[in-house]
Amino acid sequence: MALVAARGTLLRAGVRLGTEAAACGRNGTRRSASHRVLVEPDAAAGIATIKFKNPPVNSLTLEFLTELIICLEKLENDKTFRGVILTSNSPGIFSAGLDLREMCGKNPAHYAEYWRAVQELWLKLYVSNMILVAAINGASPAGGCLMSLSCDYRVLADNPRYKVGLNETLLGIVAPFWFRDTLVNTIGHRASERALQLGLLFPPAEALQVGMVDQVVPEDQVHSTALSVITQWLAIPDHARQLTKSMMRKATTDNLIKQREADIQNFVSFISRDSIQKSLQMYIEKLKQKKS
Ligand SMILES: CCCCC/C=C\C/C=C\CCC/C=C/C(=O)SCCNC(=O)CCNC(=O)[C@H](O)C(C)(C)COP(=O)(O)OP(=O)(O)OC[C@H]1O[C@@H](n2cnc3c(N)ncnc32)[C@H](O)[C@@H]1OP(=O)(O)O
Repeated sequence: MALVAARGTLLRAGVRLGTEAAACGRNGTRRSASHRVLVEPDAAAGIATIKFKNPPVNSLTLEFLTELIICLEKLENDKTFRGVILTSNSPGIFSAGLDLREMCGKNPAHYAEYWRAVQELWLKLYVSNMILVAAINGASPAGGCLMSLSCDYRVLADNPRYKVGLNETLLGIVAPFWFRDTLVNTIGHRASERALQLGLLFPPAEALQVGMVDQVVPEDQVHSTALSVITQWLAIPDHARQLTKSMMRKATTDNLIKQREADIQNFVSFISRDSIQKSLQMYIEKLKQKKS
């Protein structure tokens, strides 16, 4: 159902599914997935690397989200792949999170479609049967951080500019309950309460200390470290690891699934408020001014 909706979005966006379908296949050679998602499959190892390529900052536009969702679904259904590394094709920025322009100046139907896609990506990531490792090679605020928190393991490049965290309150918006739950499941209740209220963005050493990431390594070792972590995890029998993951995470995803439509309505009415639209516009303006 969700995949059908996602395909509809892609077709409206003019993305050729023929190319998409070929992209996440099992060949061992380097191939490019789509416009915005590159997949480097290593069939022999059972691992694929997904590289975000949505310039300038890998923000989660509806099209990018849709391509990611379809790509993950294809890998999930292809039993060749048991592990996936998520990383950015543009070192310096892992992902700037949700695309601010998708949440600003649009109509309620658009907000609803957008939020459903955000939910879908999280659901796909959080209870994936595959081992997911985030190789965080750049800044990763808000939705970018959520993607990495949804993985099984996070490796962050040791660069003080690469901050991670759920900074929604700094934008005058509120992380929804399932962002909160993902964070609480990772770093605990007290640390989450502080991080969420203050919209904290953690530089690498602090991120490691609070548990937002599992390892901090020199920038040129992020991918190789992710690879060696995934190799260790691959040694565990899949059925036992998958059932354990499901036991740990399913209650969290079920909580969203049972109130998915209400969550969409909440988002639409929240984001449509004049005060919230103003806050977002001011934030976009601030990002622009930072340059000049
Ligand atoms: C009880 C009631 C509860 C109700 C709750 C109900 C529902 C919940 C409601 C809402 C929840 C929403 C959850 C939102 C999650 C998010 O992810 S919001 C996005 C947060 N992201 C950020 O804050 C990141 C902002 N960007 C940056 O900090 C920086 O851009 C950077 C990523 C660190 C990169 O810096 P730099 O390399 O210097 O690049 P620039 O800043 O110059 O940016 C280049 C251009 O990219 C544009 N841009 C940056 N981020 C975004 C973005 N997220 N979306 C869209 N566009 C972005 C930036 O404006 C520049 O554009 P121009 O070149 O000026 O055109």
